[in-house]
Amino acid sequence: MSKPPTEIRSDSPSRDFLWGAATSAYQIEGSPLADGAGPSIWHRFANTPGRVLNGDTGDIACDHYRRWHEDVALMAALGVNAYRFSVAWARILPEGTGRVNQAGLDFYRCLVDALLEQGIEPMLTLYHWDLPEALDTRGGWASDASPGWFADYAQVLYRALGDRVRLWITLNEPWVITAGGYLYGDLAPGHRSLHETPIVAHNLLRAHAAALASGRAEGIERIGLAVNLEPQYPASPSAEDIGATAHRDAFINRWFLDPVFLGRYPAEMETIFGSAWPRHSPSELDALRAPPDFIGVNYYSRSVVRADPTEQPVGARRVRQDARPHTAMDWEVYPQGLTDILLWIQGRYGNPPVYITENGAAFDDPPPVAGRLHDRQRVAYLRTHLRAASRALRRGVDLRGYFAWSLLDNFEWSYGYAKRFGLVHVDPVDRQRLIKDSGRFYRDAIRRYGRGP
Ligand SMILES: OC[C@H]1NNC[C@@H](O)[C@@H]1O
Repeated sequence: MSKPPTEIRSDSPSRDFLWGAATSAYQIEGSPLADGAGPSIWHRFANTPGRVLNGDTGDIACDHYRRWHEDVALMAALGVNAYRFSVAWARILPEGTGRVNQAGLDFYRCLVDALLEQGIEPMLTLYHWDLPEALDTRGGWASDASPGWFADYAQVLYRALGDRVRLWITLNEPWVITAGGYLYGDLAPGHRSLHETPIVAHNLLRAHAAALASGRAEGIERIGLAVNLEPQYPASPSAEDIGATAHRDAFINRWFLDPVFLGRYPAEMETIFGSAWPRHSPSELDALRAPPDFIGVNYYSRSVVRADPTEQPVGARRVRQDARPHTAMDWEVYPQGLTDILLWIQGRYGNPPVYITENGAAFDDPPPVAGRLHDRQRVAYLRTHLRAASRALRRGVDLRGYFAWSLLDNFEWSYGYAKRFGLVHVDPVDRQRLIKDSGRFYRDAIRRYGRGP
């Protein structure tokens, strides 16, 4: 494999700020078992009747595994200077540990080299929800051995791609992995256990720390953690609503960031989980302190919170803001929440480097007409959220980049293909790509504000 070029295309935007698009393996690749890959928990979950809307699966998805050249060309046409993607663990280690599948490594190395050829900075997410099935049968993230499995997998990738990839992310959204997969059960592996949930969260934090240490040993310098953050606002100034808001803030926003930055869990967690909350020794808590080199912020919306004892385990619920616009996911469009959460990070964790690693919206797009797709709502969403990011930048937040979610319309987990987030439309039948108006808007924004929104 030829050494990738180091020079960056002269007309690419400033390297001071990354303008990217984001995807994940299971959501776009298809060909889940090609070239020696093993099955993941999402291959099993999506092929289990009743788990995904309309019986959709990632068996084909956007067919990116075969069309990746075309998608790199799309990124170049959009003018992005960065691309965030995830690696399917089971392509690299079909049994989750042990034997390495060289064809899997080759796929990602070719993708990375093609990105670099176009002056596009790769940002590699090691884990975006698709645990090898073989490890789930050994206990999955509930197993005490899971951090070691993850660190070994990470080391294989650090050694294979560490000379080409400069930006790494250990986990995507550990809260969603935990709550979706083990508490509410709407995501793979589909468990619903109050007792298993905090154990899984603790193992994910241990896994992040182990992968960070493994990366340091391999000389990897920029390793982040991507978290879904959702600012919480009390529905009223009552003590009940303010208390409920603090609990939901701990549950969603502080559960994972406090341990890695502060070496402790939020105090509210013991109240939320009660007897299901494990006892952690001081040394166990200190071992979680593994501050990432940057935080990846995945922002979509906020919550307005009211106390509700019937909503367990948090005792709080989101109050829909009917007077405001909502996306097709029924998430309120609230750009100020992005500014607020970025300033919150700045104040609570000492202004660490931040990338907005996901921001975008699903809308019921109109069909393409004469080669154009006028997704006006998504254009408006991007415009207002870029302005919100700019407000945070101007107040000193160390914001290093923005990645739109998502490059392509893709498999939206339990919603299947019913929810579309892409800057680029993917035809549900032949998977032809068509850049939407939002993709054109994003391209123009990059050209105009190359050094940052
Ligand atoms: O729901 C939109 C996105 N949210 N963050 C994780 C991604 O995999 C989702 O598609």
